[in-house]
Parts: sequence; C-alpha cells; structure tokens
Amino acid sequence: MTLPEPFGARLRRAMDERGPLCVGIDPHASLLAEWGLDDDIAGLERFSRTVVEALADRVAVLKPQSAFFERFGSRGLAVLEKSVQEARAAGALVVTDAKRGDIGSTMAAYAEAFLRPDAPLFSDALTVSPYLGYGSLSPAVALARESGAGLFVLALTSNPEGGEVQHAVRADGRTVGATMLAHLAAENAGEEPLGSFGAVVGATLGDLSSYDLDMGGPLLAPGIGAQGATPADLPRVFGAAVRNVVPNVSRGVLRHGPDAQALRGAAERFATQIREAVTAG
Ligand SMILES: O=C(O)c1cc(=O)[nH]c(=O)n1[C@@H]1O[C@H](COP(=O)(O)O)[C@@H](O)[C@H]1O
Repeated sequence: MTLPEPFGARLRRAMDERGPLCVGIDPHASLLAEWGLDDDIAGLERFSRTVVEALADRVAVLKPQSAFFERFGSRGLAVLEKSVQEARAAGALVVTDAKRGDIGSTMAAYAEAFLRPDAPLFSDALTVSPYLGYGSLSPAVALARESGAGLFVLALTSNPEGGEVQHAVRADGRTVGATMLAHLAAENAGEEPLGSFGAVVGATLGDLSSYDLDMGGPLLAPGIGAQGATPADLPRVFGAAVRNVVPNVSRGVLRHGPDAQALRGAAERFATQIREAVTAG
C-alpha cells in the first residue's frame, strides 16, 4: 500500500507555487449583512460558495471557521462539508478551523470526523487545542500521519488573553507555549521538506525571539488585517522561521466581497505584501 503524500510536503509545494497566504472563510453575521445577504442558511451558502469560487484556484490554503457554520446547526454543517470538498477539488488545501481538544478517547472521535479520508468533513489539516495536555492529541497525530493530513496546534495564540496560559512558566523553567513548540519539533523530526504538525502563532505577538519557532513544521499566523498585524510585521515576529509561515487573513479579505474580482484583488494585495516582507526579512 502506498502512503498518501504527507500534508507538510503538499503544503510546502502549494506555498512555493501559490505563495503562503491562507484566506479564512469566516461568515460573520456582520459580513453577511455587508454583502447584502440574509443571516440564514441561503446567505451562508452563498457567502461560502463565493469565497471558494473566487479564491480556491489561486491561494495555497483556505481556512473555514467551523463556528460560523455550526451556528446554523445541521444545515450549516452541510454547507461546511460542501465548502471543504469544493475548495479541495478546486486545488486549495483546506485547514478546517474547529480548535478541537478533549481527553484522548474523545479526541479519537474528533480526529475521525476531520482526518479520516472518507469522512464528509475530511480536511487537509485541522486546528486543535493542546490545553488538555499535548499527549491528549495523540489519536489525532496518529490518524493525521496515516491519512497524509496535518494538524495546527494552538501554541501562542493571537488574542491578548492567551498569555495567561501560554506564557505561564512551568516547573522546568520553560513556558507552556515553548513546550508545545518542542513537542511539535519532536513530531516533525526528520520530515522533509516540511513537517505536517504545525503551530498556531499569532502575527500580533511582537518579538518572539525567546521562542524556538524553527520546529520543522508550518506556522499558521492569524492576526493580519482585522486584529491589527500587517504583513510587514512577519519578519520581526518570526525571524528566520518566516519561510515556514502561513499568514492567515479572514475579515481583511472578506470585507471586500461579494464581488469575486474585488476578493481576488484583496487577496492578491495581501499576497504581494507578504512576498515583499518575507523576501526583505
Ligand atoms: O486557529 C486560528 O486560526 C486562530 C488562532 C488564533 O490564535 N487567532 C485567530 O484569530 N485564529 C482564527 O483566525 C481567524 C482570524 O480572523 P480575522 O481576524 O478576521 O483575520 C479567525 O477564524 C480566528 O478564529
């Protein structure tokens, strides 16, 4: 049996070919209104389809945020399934942002929901929370390896509240966030050209030179646009690890809809600024 190509290798290629930008599919009620759509299932469906049709053939990664679909119950989940499948079919890698995390035996079921290749919500990667202990994620790590999928583990999140947990210093002197990065480095050891086990590290966090961000995997960096970070911040925040950064922009692109050309233009502007910043950095 041939193993599927690992997520990290597929992501590296997509980043090299398309640039590293990840656009979020975050159908906030306020964005639906701005787009002239109703806050209902038809509005959700129209919003998601528009983003997928405009961008899935050109950006490396699309990241649907599950909460905005779950808000509509089972019909919302059906739209999420369709969006994930159509985006993947059109050539984007899909990171489903569901931030799952639970005791190991329950985590196994979450992993099956998103990382088993025949699952309706199968995604190239899933965001997960390690704050029930990194080891609780083991079933997801194992299934991702088997399926050629990946994980993005919350390490240093973009929100100001994250620090009370992630910057907390453990008995061994390391911060909790640094410990998560070290677990990921071990997971990715020997994986070329890029490991499949990424970290989420906010672009909003300023100087992170005290952290070892070179953990062999991708760094999903939300916070650009609506949360105040800019592409120009990336080299300062990530240092040499900037080459492995997948910058996420959600509202900063989405507010340009519903016109597909305007969405593409906004994504292109961010992509250009990111390329310039990474090259200069
Ligand atoms: O895992 C994430 O994607 C994530 C982690 C984090 O630390 N901060 C963060 O903003 N996110 C997500 O990234 C997206 C950011 O959206 P914008 O602020 O609109 O660009 C949202 O979907 C958030 O849920």
